[in-house]
Amino acid sequence: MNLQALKSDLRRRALVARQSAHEAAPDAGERLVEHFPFELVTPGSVVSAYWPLPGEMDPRPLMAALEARGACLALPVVIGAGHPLEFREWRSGDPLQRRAFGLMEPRENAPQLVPDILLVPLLAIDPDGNRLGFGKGYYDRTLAGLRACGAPVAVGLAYEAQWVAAVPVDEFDQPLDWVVTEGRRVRSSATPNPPSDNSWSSRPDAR
Ligand SMILES: Nc1nc2c(c(=O)[nH]1)N(C=O)[C@@H](CNc1ccc(C(=O)N[C@@H](CCC(=O)O)C(=O)O)cc1)CN2
Ligand SMILES: Nc1ncnc2c1ncn2[C@@H]1O[C@H](COP(=O)(O)OP(=O)(O)OP(=O)(O)O)[C@@H](O)[C@H]1O
Repeated sequence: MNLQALKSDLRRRALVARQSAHEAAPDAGERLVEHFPFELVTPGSVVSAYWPLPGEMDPRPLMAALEARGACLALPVVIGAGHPLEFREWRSGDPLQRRAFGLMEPRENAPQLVPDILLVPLLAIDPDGNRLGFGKGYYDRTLAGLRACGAPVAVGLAYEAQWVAAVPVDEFDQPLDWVVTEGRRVRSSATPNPPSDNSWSSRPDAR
């Protein structure tokens, strides 16, 4: 099987696993707040989130906690196939516009922001930080662009049920720096100041 076929096959299975995890624990997003590495955030940090599609880990409780700590929130805007995502400011209570596929985006005149930290939705994640997404490469393009001129922190949000042994990767795939689930946080060895054992590791949840 070629790489794209491997990815499509895993995508199908990962959607089913994510959907059952979501149905079993629709409020699991509230647990993310217990595990998120808030030490990454300072007042004024720009944090991009996402408005959840059905079955996705719900980042909204975490968004509220981040806003309360002085972070500026932004949500992704799809410009078009082959383009990186843009991010526009969104404050709690601001209106959203419904787009194709049920995507909810900030209004067009909301200021464009460049995220310091990205909360990234995903279908499957592996122990090396490799992420399987929707299959359009939007986050891969976006992270590649941001990483070319800075050091954004990419934090995947997922159910524990979304871990797989290995996500098939191509040359464009951008690994995540952290993954936060309803049960723990996991940090990638590729980020600065890696854990001493130099591997992905669960860390104590001291805040
Ligand atoms: N909540 C949430 N927001 C998000 C994402 C996400 O995964 N979750 N994205 C993560 O990337 C971006 C949007 N991703 C998209 C992914 C696919 C299609 C899309 O065109 N889907 C069609 C396929 C059409 C085709 O194949 O030609 C479809 O599903 O029918 C659009 C946007 C930004 N916002
Ligand atoms: N920076 C890039 N430049 C050109 N093509 C890219 C780039 N990033 C990704 N692609 C292409 O986009 C397509 C979709 O990528 P992939 O299957 O890895 O998506 P994904 O990571 O699962 O989805 P997403 O990032 O949208 O959530 C692939 O054909 C990939 O090669």
